[in-house]
Amino acid sequence: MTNILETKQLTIQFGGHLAVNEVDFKVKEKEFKSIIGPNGAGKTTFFNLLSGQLTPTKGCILLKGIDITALSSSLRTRKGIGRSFQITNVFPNLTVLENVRLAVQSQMAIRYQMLFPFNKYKKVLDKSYELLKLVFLEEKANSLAKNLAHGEKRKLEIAMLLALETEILLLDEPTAGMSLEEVPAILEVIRNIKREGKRTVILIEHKMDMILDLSDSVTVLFNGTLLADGTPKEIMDNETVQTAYLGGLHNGHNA
Ligand SMILES: Nc1ncnc2c1ncn2[C@@H]1O[C@H](COP(=O)(O)OP(=O)(O)OP(=O)(O)O)[C@@H](O)[C@H]1O
Repeated sequence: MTNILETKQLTIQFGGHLAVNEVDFKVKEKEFKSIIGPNGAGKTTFFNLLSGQLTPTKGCILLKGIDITALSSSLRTRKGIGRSFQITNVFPNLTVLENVRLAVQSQMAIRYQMLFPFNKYKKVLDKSYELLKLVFLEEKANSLAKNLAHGEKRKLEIAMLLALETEILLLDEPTAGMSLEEVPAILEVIRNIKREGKRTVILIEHKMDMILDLSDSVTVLFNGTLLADGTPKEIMDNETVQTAYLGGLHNGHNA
């Protein structure tokens, strides 16, 4: 398997603070990779660098071996890196289906026309239902987005992200802000994406049980640096990780 995404010496400095410090990171095609680390370790900043929201002070990002460091975030999305917050809004007054349909349409670059060809419309609708099924929101297709529970909104956002059909998905704490009852549903959605086997997923999460359940490999960030990278078992057994991080994690989060 080749590396689909790689960073070399990736660094960003805010004032005197190195939020991401010379990170050499690799993820293989179709791999499920998680990034863990205590609060302030640099995980979200690292995602912002990958997706193009931030420009590095030093280092580079390679997508399939090609340097994309200078590309805008929208170009990176077109080249295959999808990140949830790039769908800035779930439209509250549209239904669940309409929200997904708009995302599918934008991906298919279909513009509304006076004579909208029926076969294309059907394709959009089929794809939208397929995505709703994948995130277990079929039964909510006709509900207004504003009436969804928080966990359901996150599922909708994931469906809209999936509509972009990017090869790589960057998921930044998809369970953030969820009630305990909502977590298993989102976990099942992510499992479903993994089961499909079509994408490379990079997940930031604090919930260790979720990390262990889903990941092929785990990268640990600590104070902006890459502390370790390996299989979930290797990471759990790694003494440096345990000392530097896992103790703190179990104290600080509902792992
Ligand atoms: N735009 C910015 N300007 C200045 N400092 C920043 C900026 N963005 C992030 N930082 C700092 O960089 C460090 C890394 O933050 P980041 O949000 O990436 O951590 P994190 O690992 O995602 O944490 P959490 O688990 O709490 O989300 C923190 O010390 C943060 O205060």
